[in-house]
Amino acid sequence: KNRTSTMIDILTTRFHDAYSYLVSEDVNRQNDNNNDIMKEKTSINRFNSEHIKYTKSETTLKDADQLSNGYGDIKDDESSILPMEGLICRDCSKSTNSESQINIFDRARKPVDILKVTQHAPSTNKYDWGSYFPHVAQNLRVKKYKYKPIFESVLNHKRIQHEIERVAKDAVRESDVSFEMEDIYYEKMLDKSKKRAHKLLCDMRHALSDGLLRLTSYVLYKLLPWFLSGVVAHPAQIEMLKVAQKKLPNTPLVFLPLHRSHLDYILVTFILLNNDIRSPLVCAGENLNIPVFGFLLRGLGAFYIRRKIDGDDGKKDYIYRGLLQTYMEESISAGHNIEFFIEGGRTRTGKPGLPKGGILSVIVDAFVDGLIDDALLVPVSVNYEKLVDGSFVREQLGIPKKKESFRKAIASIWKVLNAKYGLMRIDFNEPFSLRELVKSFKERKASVPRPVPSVRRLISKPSMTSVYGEMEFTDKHRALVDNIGRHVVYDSCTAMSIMSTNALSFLLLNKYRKGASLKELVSSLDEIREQFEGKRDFGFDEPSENVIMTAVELLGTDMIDRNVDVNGNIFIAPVLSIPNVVETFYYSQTFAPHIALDAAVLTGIAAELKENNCSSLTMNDIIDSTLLYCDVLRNEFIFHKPCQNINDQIQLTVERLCKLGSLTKLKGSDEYELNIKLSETLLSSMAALNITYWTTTECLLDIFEKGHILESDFIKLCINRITEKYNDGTITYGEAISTDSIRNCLKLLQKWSVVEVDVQSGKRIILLTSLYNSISSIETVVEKIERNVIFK
Ligand SMILES: O=P(O)(O)OC[C@H](O)CO
Repeated sequence: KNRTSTMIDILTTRFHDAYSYLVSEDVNRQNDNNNDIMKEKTSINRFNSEHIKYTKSETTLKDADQLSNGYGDIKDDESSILPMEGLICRDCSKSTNSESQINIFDRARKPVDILKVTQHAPSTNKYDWGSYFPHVAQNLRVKKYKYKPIFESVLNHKRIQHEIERVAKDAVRESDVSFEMEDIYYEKMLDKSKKRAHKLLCDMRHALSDGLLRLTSYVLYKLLPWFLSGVVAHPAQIEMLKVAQKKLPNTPLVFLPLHRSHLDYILVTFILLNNDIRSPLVCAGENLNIPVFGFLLRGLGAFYIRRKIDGDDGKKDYIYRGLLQTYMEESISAGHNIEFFIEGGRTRTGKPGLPKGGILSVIVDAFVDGLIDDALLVPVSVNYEKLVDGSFVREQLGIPKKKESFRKAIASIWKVLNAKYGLMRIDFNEPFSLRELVKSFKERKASVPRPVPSVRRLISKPSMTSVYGEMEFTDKHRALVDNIGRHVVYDSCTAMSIMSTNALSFLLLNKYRKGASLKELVSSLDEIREQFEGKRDFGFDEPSENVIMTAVELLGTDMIDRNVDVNGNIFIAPVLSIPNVVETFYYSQTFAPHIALDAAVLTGIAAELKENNCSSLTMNDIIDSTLLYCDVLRNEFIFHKPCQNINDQIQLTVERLCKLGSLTKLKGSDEYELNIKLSETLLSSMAALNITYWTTTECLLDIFEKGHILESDFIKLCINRITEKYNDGTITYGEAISTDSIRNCLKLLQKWSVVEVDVQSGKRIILLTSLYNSISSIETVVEKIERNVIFK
């Protein structure tokens, strides 16, 4: 079995090396000019096993041809198949139609750097001009699609006409014009509403152009290698999309990427275009509609939507709502694929945000109301070794985000072109049928009796408070939309590759805050790789020493201290000062969801043991304490799939933690003991969040004193308190400073009816509810949160 997988390794490496050599000499030439330490990292071997070296002369033309015509064609027996994340949930897609769309042998293939592959330009055919100009040939030969315009059909849609009339009638009703003047006034308002609808649609519409797509793709082939070592994708996943599309040719693909960077949508479109898959219309925030770039993005398929659907006065904007809903429906009916970011904006914390219901609800409604037959939802996982967009540290420190502008965009591009960002990894997960998912949720709802209080499940509503979230057009399928959204985010998160920088920052912040030798880090990373082997994918397959050194280079001296002693031993430590540690935390938090339930179980146990001053707990106690803790972090993590029972998941986690040695089941008893030494890293991974929540609840006393407070002032207050605690040594986790987690804690306090938010002229004011309008009642909330603070 081992020999087989080594053979696959060797063959894949050879094919890749051969192809990389033949196709991307120009890329290598560029890299040769950059005489710095990253040169080695941008070389063609960056993604492949560096411990298996082969010279270019060993490769054959046949190898290269195979790769160029289909990313290589590695076949072997089933025993060599690696488990693969990103497949659909079989519990939610039971029908025979949804048999795995991925060929079992395809799973044995390795991911490839798509910047070094030109599907339509076989580099070895000397009679084909394309082999001399692969990127030109590739761009001329990719499949041409017709992108049907939808402007007129949206504007003339009966829903829009109805909304225009409704707004005009409302205006007459609210006005004080005399009875005789009403008709004239109505006509005037109707005309005004029509013009407004036209203007809104002009601001929204895409201008997807095949020519611009090809031109941009050519530029990207040349430009991306300047700052990325590679864009890594799995060929089998792309095949899977093609198979899905072939099976259901008239069903739209709805791409749902996790959002980390502005590069996300550009790269999704780039990959789809170069693999002959119809480019999607991309739902983008109107903040990106800036001069020149806004126009270019429209040409690549962007259509712009507002960050806030209604005005500041809270009045429903019926025309805008109608336009957006119709725009989405008409796009799908016209055969367009769609892409939107289910979390709303880019994650600020590093871990995926909770799903927003807005756009997803339009698609679900369209299906349930029979406007579309089906849609294939494709969760997409995206990760970067180093974020190209800079960092979100300023925002985490409470400084409002600067608006996008032409000047800012040019400055960022210039900066990006002059630095190195390592690898980008993109995983297209198995498409699943919306029809089947809805059917399965409905069946489950019908077959499962309504939950009684003793059946513990974490039930939550989709976020309705921020970007895109407000756009809940209708409440009729709210639970369904929420379940689908949570499933998609959970799956994308599980399938997201762990990058070198995620692994290193996680280890440094949670195991080696005081630093460690390279040797220690290598052995810890080896351990993680062993534990996750076959369960999670890694964005690297080099020896751990290379991985760590790459991550050290990419994170840079702002985040990592590196020292070499007289004997040449390398010592690596995190920079723990604020704000540097806040940025390192971003990379570490990308790893956190992979261990979230493990860490939650251990924190729940540690909190319970501390509170009751005891040394062991029964399984029931563990379940109760974990549920209590998971409820606190309900806005931070999705701990389980909506189709899973949390109790079962906690029990499975306990079993796993026993195997790892973090827990011990006492002999002859049903009690479990915590091995604190072996649990330190996992407990530490929750420490910063616990401190943020604890300090935020402490600050409720300030609201009690003041009566009410602006949300923005409250966030500043919490950040100042955490900073004071850090400066006077009360806490050591400076990364607890996080605007996003303070906001999440406020949402929790709202859910617990501790605070309420009053919106006045667009300003959010926080007040204590009548239930918590005393010092003693606030203290009970503080205690409930403080019990989880195990490490400070
Ligand atoms: O992450 P944001 O909030 O800056 O915005 C993201 C883009 O608007 C999404 O298209």
